[in-house]
Amino acid sequence: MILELDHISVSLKGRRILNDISMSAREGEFIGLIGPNGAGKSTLLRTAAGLLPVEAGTRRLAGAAMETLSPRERARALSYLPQTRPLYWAMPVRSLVALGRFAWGNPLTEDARDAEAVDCALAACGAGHLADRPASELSGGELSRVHLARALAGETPLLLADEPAAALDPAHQLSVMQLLRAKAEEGKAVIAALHDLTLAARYCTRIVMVHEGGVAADGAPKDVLTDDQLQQVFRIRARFDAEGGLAIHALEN
Ligand SMILES: Nc1ncnc2c1ncn2[C@@H]1O[C@H](COP(=O)(O)OP(=O)(O)OP(=O)(O)O)[C@@H](O)[C@H]1O
Repeated sequence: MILELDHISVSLKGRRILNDISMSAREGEFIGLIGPNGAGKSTLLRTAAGLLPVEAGTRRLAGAAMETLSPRERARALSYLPQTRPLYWAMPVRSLVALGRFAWGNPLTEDARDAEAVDCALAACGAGHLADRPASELSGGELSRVHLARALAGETPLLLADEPAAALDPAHQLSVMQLLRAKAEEGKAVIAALHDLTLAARYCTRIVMVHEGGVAADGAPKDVLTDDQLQQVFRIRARFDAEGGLAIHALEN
């Protein structure tokens, strides 16, 4: 098990945001974290990344208590793609992606292994042609793919991605979901916060539904994305078709 969260509670500014959440992720899983706006998905990902303190509960990463790991050890075990991705410096795309190698060596030099990881990540995200462009001049969708490449360049066993398909056109949404599924099949554990339930249904091996700071359901897409559960949590209707695709509709008044 690469990640184990056991009875985690987190408060921000004195308000309880995550309440007694338990979940785990193992290698080979592509977990879609779904839930309405404000449910706690980003807070859960930041907590799993070790970026927020917990009020109660325990976190284990690659078998070790999160608090016992150094920042470098944590960065070698997990990559985190945040929901908002500000650029603090104007830098070429390739240098930005190379930041994903920070935990593996001297950040000021790049060896052959680093170069290979950066090139592979750029190519996997369909961003190889952007390598020499200033990151500050990219479109929203291009930059989003470059940030995903940065996260992949770390070659960590766990990837935590907050809305990796947001801002992407339909073809790139599909290719990013295919890429994340392929990374899971190669042996990574991927946890991605997703709003597109049809993409989550199609590509994720498992769905964790977050609602009001707790886990409302956890299991195979077909077991979690039921009409009843989606009505209760999202106020929508949903149905799997014969080909396994999920169709969603507004609730009738
Ligand atoms: N830094 C913060 N300080 C105080 N409250 C916060 C902070 N960050 C998030 N919250 C609150 O925590 C709750 C959960 O937010 P979170 O961003 O985890 O939700 P989410 O499920 O990712 O939502 P969305 O789908 O809108 O991105 C919200 O009510 C939000 O207002």
